[in-house]
Amino acid sequence: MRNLLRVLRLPWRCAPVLALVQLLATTVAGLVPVAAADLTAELIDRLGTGHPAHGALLWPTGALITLAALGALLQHANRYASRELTRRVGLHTQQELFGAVAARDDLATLENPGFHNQVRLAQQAAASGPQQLVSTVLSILQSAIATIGFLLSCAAFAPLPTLLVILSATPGIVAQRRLVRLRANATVSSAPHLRRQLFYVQLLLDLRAAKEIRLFGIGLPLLHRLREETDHANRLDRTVDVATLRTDAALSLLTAVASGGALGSVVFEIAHGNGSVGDLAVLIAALAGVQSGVAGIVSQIANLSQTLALFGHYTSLVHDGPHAPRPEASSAAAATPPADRLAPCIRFESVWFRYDEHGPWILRDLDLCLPPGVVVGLVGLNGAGKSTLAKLLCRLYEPTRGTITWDGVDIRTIAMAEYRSRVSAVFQDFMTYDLSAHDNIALGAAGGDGGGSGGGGAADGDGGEPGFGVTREAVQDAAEAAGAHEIVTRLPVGYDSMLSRMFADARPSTPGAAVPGVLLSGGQWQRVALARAAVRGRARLFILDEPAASLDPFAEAEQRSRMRTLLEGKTGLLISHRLDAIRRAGHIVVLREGRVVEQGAHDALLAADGDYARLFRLQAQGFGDEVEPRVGQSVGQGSDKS
Ligand SMILES: Nc1ncnc2c1ncn2[C@@H]1O[C@H](COP(=O)(O)OP(=O)(O)OP(=O)(O)O)[C@@H](O)[C@H]1O
Repeated sequence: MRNLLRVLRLPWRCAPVLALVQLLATTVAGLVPVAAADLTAELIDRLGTGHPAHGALLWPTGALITLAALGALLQHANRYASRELTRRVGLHTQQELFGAVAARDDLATLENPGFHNQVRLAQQAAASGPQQLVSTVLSILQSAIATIGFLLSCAAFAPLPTLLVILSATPGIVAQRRLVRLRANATVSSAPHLRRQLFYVQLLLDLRAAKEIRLFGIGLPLLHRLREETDHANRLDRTVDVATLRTDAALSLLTAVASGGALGSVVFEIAHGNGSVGDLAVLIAALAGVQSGVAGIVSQIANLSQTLALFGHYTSLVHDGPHAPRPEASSAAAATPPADRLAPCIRFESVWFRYDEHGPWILRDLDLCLPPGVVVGLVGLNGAGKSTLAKLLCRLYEPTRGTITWDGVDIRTIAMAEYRSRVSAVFQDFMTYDLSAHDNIALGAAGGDGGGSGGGGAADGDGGEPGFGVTREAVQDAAEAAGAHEIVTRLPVGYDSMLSRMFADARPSTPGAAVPGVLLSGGQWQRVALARAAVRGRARLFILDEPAASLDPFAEAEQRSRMRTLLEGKTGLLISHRLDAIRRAGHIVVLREGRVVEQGAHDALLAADGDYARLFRLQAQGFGDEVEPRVGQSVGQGSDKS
């Protein structure tokens, strides 16, 4: 009932005038057939009197024509109001639904398949559900008005046949309830298959996947899997359709028998002089009206329960379910964020972490300090937990045990938006957005205060384009700091160039002409990603996860000096397998199976001859470098040799 009220409120909130038009049109449309039946009976009776005066026929005929015209007009008005309401309510629910999805701060929810199934069902419900529900409620109202009108017309003349017709609808109520349950279960069961289906469709269209799909000939197997998923969803749907067909056929048979009996008894009564021919006409119409009205109400109520059940997934996701966005758990304590110092001190204190409660521990009793103003280099073998540690620092997950502090304050107690505005990152799997070069960089400032690397203006000021709250100047500064400015200026329309082959964008400077998009190389994208991190004006902690993985040696050397400027005085975490880059970090931490096994300066670690020294030696040998640090070797010697 609460869901129903929520849904019915939606049209009133989104477009009250249209909602009123629809309500009025539906009410009048319910009355039109009743009035038309009465007028027809009146006309038949007047015609039956022999030679009626023209005047006596004029008004019922005129009224019938007016009613027909009114009925048609209302139908058109109703259709327009309904379509417009669908658009407006659809926009509202879309914003609410994806607002709720975007409001989830963590990644754990997004890694839950149940959450995705629910989003899929909620999307299905939000697309047309509210308007469908409103239409159903209005149809019930319309059928109820017409049925009551017809009931009044025939109950006095033929109470028993009327009762028979009403009773014949009772089995329908039970059968429809069963069908609703079946349909609701099938909808839930087919959600994972429909999601998979969408996944294969997107994969077949994906430009990044296109290379492997073509080279490895994956197209046909993918198509086969797409078919399997569709078949599976169709099978579930078909089962319900078959059950519906059987039930509806049986009910129709029952109804035909009941209305045949009712009609027979009415004809019998009138044949024995209990009523006029006009009465017969109105009774036949009224009985048919009651029968179809009651059947209509039963099936509409079934539709209502079905749509309502589906809409429950929407309200549960947006308002009150386990996946609904929760107010920040620590918002009460968030009143005292640490001072916004240029370089914070970050500490991991006995941090344990695993991705799910049955999974393996990824970080184990980890103690680690990122000192203020120091860039810490983090190394370790594949799967050691480096990126996981970075994700914890971004609060994409919470430690399972232990705490992470920012200048002594548990980061969980800092308001999320405030915290994240102070952190910037280039992830190992950074995003490439099918947007303009400007947008690709400006996005970095969207959730913070903007302002750029140089702390410029935050608004869409002069020279800036609308969106993402950062000026073109700040974007350019960040691009220069990341070594992306020259790349972008060489593009067809500079910062306005669309970095995509999937979308083209018409710029104001070239009205009407769509400028084809361009694709960047891996290394060029990496610099754009670094610029996106650099534009985050209030960031005090920089996390760089393999920021040079795609750069050529010249670009890497250039980036190193640029990053020194960018990170100056800030706290940083540099994750890399390129130990040549790591060795320059102020402090190096070695992670093995989620534990810190070594830390210190490059020279000291080489001298210690542990994991780091072995990794470094191995990498240096790859270049034919004869580095052989020995245990006990002095720090100075180690440094010189390597
Ligand atoms: N979202 C996730 N859900 C479940 N397990 C995950 C997830 N992300 C990473 N893991 C697991 O956590 C472990 C550590 O992964 P992580 O990416 O932190 O390693 P890494 O040290 O960064 O490795 P690499 O050097 O290969 O980038 C891996 O065993 C990985 O399978």
